Amino acid sequence: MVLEAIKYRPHSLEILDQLRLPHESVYAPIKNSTDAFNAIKSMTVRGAPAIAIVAALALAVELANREFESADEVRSFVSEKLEYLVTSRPTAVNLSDAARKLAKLVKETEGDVKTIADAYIAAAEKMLVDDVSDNMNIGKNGLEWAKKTIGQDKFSILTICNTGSLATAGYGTALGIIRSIYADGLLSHAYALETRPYNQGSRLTAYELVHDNIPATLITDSMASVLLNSHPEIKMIVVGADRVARNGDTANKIGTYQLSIVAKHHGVRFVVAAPTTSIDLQTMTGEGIAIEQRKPDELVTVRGPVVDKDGNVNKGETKTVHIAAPGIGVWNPSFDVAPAALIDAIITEKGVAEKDENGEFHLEYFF
Ligand SMILES: CSC[C@H]1O[C@H](OP(=O)(O)O)[C@H](O)[C@@H]1O
Repeated sequence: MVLEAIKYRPHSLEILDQLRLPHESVYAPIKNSTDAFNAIKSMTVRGAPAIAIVAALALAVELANREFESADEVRSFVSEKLEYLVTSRPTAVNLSDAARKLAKLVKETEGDVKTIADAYIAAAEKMLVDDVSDNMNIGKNGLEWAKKTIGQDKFSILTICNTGSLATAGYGTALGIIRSIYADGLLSHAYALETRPYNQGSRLTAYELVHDNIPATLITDSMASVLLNSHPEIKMIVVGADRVARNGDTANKIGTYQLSIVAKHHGVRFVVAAPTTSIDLQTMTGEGIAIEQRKPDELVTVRGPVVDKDGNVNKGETKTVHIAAPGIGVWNPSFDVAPAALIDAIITEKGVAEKDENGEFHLEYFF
């Protein structure tokens, strides 16, 4: 079982095709910005940090394999490609944040074509390394917060979507906290929501939990309430983030908002795990976050492997099954927003944000 979503070496980038997981581990080459745009748009690669890193490294590969006449030409090329890549998916801020920083770096770098291209490539490669160390720190900070807040006895955790190695450069954010709590011996059991309609939970998070031998159970999205009502040992819900607004409102996978309500009703801690690259201080509240609407057929069809009579997967062969009445209308928002009022803590690589006596987060302290 492979958990490396992104395979990069100088001049070459491959991504694990997440549309074919968990039954097939197939890597797809990413040779340029167009390949990256298409892979991100189709969710062949997904996850807020991962899409930013793939976009940045795809352009790095493109720069390394292309000739430019002048410094101005390479600057214009980078700026144009970054603007294009940012349009692939609108909600996660990591992509636009990385594009803004990389464009600024190239604009401010003096020198010839090679100097500018090398500066960009080094910065994109650093994103890959920094993301893993950020996730390890999120895990450590999440474990310390859990010990302080929930206590020293074993407890169970519920999570949604996929926020692990398949959504990042490695280890993960919310799933990274689950890994750290498990490694410390404090985790009794992990529960994963299947996370319709892309099924990040059943296809990706379950894959990672099985890979790590973490005791875990998959449930449908509709079971979350009754699970909390019948399993008092669940003390924490931890989720990822695509964009955290300045006031702490958090856009995350569709279903996160109702989890925050269910957590409040059952007195369960509701925690967001996010690198500071997912925090957007320019967006004041969740109302300012653009929510990506995905195609209807991603909700009314399910694509999976063809399996022979002995249960063997026919490699490379998939089948699409239609699971809804033809002609029915479809609403398919990819994210929703958990309000800051229902969030107990936002755990980042730089530390943990909790609300003050006025019930307000101060995320600006991380910058
Ligand atoms: C650490 S991944 C953050 C975030 O991204 C996922 O969305 P998608 O699978 O559509 O890219 C999900 O919302 C995760 O929580």
